[in-house]
Amino acid sequence: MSQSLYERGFSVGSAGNISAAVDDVILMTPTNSCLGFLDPVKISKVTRDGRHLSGDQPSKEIFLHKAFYETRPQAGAVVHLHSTYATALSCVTDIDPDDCIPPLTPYVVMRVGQVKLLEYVRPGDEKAGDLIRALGGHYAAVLLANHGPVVTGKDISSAVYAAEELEETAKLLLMLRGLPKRMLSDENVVELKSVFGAY
Ligand SMILES: O=C(CO)COP(=O)(O)O
Ligand SMILES: [Zn+2]
Repeated sequence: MSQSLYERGFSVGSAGNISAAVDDVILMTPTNSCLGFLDPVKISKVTRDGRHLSGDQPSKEIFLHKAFYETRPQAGAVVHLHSTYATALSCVTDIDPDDCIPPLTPYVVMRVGQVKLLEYVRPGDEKAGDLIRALGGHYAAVLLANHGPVVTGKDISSAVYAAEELEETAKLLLMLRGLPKRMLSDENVVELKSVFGAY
């Protein structure tokens, strides 16, 4: 799946990272690796408290991933990208930090849920973990200001699908900027959550 993300331009160069929590360990893409060319023997294995067990050194965003697993027991995977439109939106100043990807279409509600904008911190800063923990597990996805999206899911495919949905919605929101538009109503969102479950 990471190769497909790379081939379709959702990540470039060595940007982005992916992890999966399996029993008591986290499997994670190594730091400075390209999502298009991962080598299974180099995948990093760390304990849930971040101790490196085997493989190459884990992504510098380990604090971010670890904090999501700590606060969202339902999360089995975390995907962080620098995908263009979500990253563009993360640089816009007049978005609602508590709901920065508003409910434009049913699928963004069903797959992603409400998205929080987190203040800018340097890539790899341990503080990103504190910011995620402060959310108390209430958000499945965040936008890192001036950086990009981080999305969780019950497994890798759910997290990847959600990251793709977030990216496409960010694209639509930017396309529609300045145009009068209709969002889904609170009732529409409640109905979607009751039929398809909350994220
Ligand atoms: O996207 C990145 C940092 O935010 C990439 O970092 P890593 O190469 O350490 O995973
Ligand atoms: Zn990044």
